[in-house]
Amino acid sequence: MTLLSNAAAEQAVCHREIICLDQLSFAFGPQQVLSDLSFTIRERDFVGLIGSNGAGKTTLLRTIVGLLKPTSGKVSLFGTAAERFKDWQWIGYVPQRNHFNPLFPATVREVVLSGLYGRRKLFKRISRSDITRSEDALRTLHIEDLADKRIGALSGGQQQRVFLARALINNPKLLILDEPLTGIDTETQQNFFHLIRHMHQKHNITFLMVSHDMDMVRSYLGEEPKMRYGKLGFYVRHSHDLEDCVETDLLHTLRKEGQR
Ligand SMILES: Nc1ncnc2c1ncn2[C@@H]1O[C@H](COP(=O)(O)OP(=O)(O)OP(=O)(O)O)[C@@H](O)[C@H]1O
Repeated sequence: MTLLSNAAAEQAVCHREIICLDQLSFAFGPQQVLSDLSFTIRERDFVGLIGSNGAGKTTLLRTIVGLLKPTSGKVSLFGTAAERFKDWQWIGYVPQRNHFNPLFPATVREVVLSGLYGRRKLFKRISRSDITRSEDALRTLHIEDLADKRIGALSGGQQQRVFLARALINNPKLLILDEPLTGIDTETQQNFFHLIRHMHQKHNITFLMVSHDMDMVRSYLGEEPKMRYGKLGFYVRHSHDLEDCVETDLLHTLRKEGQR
């Protein structure tokens, strides 16, 4: 009989792998952007990805969500090889600043609702509960009064909030955000940061976020990155100490409840 080590038991209980990169490489033609990158993001981690312009941050995120195919190496999502992964509704992805054509014919509410439909459910009918969820997401991002406006008529910062609401509508287990605060005013930045901290601590969402805001990153994720890779730095915070996880599920949950 094989006995699980403490570390293995910890992982079995609550820190399962959410994103696993195994010797990942990616090149745009002759330009090697990522080579042999291995890194694991576990349930409830908050990972801040830092790096200079052109360091490969967006390329890495796009490779993780399957928009780019690695030249070699593997990406696994929730323990499944990315090529076979189907539960995309578990992942909210907000790409780097989108600019809508001002004439794009969709309202804010429609854009937020479109986040509900995975790759297979594109033409599903909108139900009452879908509407309720979209209203919740709009309220969370304080854009309910913009719901009937055309998305193209909004300012850049307002559009960014719409994309965040769209990512939140499925109650994702993993949120991948590419510089979500770019172009957002300071007050909204602070509210947004407060919101994602709350989601991390109370709703056990795992985060991977690209940011250039070192003050925010250091204040929440610590002074030093857990790993450096070329010009990239991975800053990591766990929502609780790994040592806690040797406890049973129930004790673990109770302790977490007690911390609230
Ligand atoms: N579609 C593309 N075709 C060719 N090269 C690309 C493409 N997208 C990005 N690159 C190149 O890949 C490298 C990494 O780009 P990437 O956008 O991942 O950087 P980044 O770290 O996200 O930068 P930034 O902080 O400016 O957003 C850069 O040298 C860039 O020029």
